[in-house]
Amino acid sequence: MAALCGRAVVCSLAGLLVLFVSVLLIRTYTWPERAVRQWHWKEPSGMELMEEEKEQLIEALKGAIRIPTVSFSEDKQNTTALAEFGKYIEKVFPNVFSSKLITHEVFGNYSHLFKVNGSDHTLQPYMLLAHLDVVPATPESWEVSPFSGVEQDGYIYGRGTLDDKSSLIGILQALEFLLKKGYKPCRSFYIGLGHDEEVFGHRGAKIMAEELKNRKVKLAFLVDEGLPVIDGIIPGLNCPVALIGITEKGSLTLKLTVNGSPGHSSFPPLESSIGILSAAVSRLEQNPMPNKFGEGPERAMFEHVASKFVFPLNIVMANLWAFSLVVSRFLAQSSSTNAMIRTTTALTIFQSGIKSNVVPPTATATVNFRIHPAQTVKEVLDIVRKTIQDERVELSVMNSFDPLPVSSHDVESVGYQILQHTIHSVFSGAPSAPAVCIGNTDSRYFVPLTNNIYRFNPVILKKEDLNRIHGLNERISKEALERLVQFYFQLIQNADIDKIPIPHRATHEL
Ligand SMILES: CCCCCCCCCCCCCCCC(=O)N[C@@H](Cc1ccccc1)C(=O)O
Ligand SMILES: [Zn+2]
Ligand SMILES: [Zn+2]
Repeated sequence: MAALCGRAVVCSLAGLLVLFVSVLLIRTYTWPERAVRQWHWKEPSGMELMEEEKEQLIEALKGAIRIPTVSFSEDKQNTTALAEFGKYIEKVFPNVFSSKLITHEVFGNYSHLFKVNGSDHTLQPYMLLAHLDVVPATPESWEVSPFSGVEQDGYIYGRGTLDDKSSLIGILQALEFLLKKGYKPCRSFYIGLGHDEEVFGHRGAKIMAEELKNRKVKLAFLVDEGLPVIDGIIPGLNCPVALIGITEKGSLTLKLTVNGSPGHSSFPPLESSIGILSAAVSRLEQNPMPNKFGEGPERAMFEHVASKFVFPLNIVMANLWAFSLVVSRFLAQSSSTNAMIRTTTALTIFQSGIKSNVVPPTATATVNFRIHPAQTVKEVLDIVRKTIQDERVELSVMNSFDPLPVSSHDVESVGYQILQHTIHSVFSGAPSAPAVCIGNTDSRYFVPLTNNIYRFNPVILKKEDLNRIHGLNERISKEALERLVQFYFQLIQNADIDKIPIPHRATHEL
């Protein structure tokens, strides 16, 4: 009897296992390839750049890098360089500045807004954004001078080659080439070039967005800097994937202050302001914010490219209903994927003390949180208070904003489809996936103008290049720069598609 029962249990378990494995395999190998609505894409003209055009483009970027448009802080920018940059683009892109189709305005002294007037006023305009300021660079740590625009082994080096002068030059150069070829757009579009993105964008992009809002402008979509085409960054993903930022994390910057008792270091207080503050920031670092994998759009990113993972990760990614816990632990292992799944905690400034035998009265620290789409500023603040649990640590909010709205990214979404189609043709069929942009961009000021904001940097980025952004030896290959121009060249032409899709057979996106 007991043996019979045992056998029945074993059979049931085996049956369940077979069922479980079957579900996994069916989901993996019948994974719904996402249908892309087929539009009547016009064949964009002249994809290949001529040698002379390539040369012009490379020189244009080198010249831009040599103008040190550095933003140190909101009140400390290299305004001489910012002004020079305005004259520089006028000289290098004469057709853009003289075309009768284009109006040009300056905001906050150094930001530029262009409107390229299209022939079809029934089409809603769109916008391309980039910025001309850069973060500082410490020349002594670089292999080449960061503002020399040096070319080495097929790469152009310098601050801004990835963030964001390449895109700025790419957009203007694409438009310059198109105008020279006699191109006239159907759909109007704006180009916004902010001058203070690296220090919050309050005087550039924010003012431009407010002005466009006052003018009652509504945008079909907007494309700004953002996530790249990643190559080898997510372990197991075996081809380059273009990540389109459909939302952007929120941000909270806190200043922590401890006021202690100062005095002679020969009879120090039992607990110093430095000690109390160190313990507080250490608690924050040692207790990361909760893992939110699956509660925001990051889940869709992995599902989108499930079939591109190597075996057996393809099964895992196609079955997140069963494996999301394992995947979330795996993603927490590296800093770039960890940033996708939780609110991150970065200790960025720590200050105290003036002399070795003086116990300082005050210690301060700055902590920057980038907020996962499934959390809010308020929730993060509550967790911070609970984690520190020390009334002696005063908290003050230096700036904060909640995660940005999620832009549409379905088959009906004109902007997303235009972007996806352009990526597909310029990046040799690379799949794209909606994703969460982990950094912040000027595009957040344009939320009142459109529901369709996409953050995308048309450059292939490998793991070893990640730290060059805002880091040392920032560079772009000449080939990548040419592709970047082709991207904007095609994007502008593809955006001329009218609103009415021509539905016919669905195709495979991946
Ligand atoms: C799953 C794998 C993910 C791979 C991620 C690849 C990383 C790519 C980098 C993404 C950069 C996005 C663009 C960010 C632009 C930027 O630096 N913005 C700044 C804006 C800012 C300036 C001053 C104060 C606060 C904020 C920022 O976010 O710090
Ligand atoms: Zn940038
Ligand atoms: Zn930046």
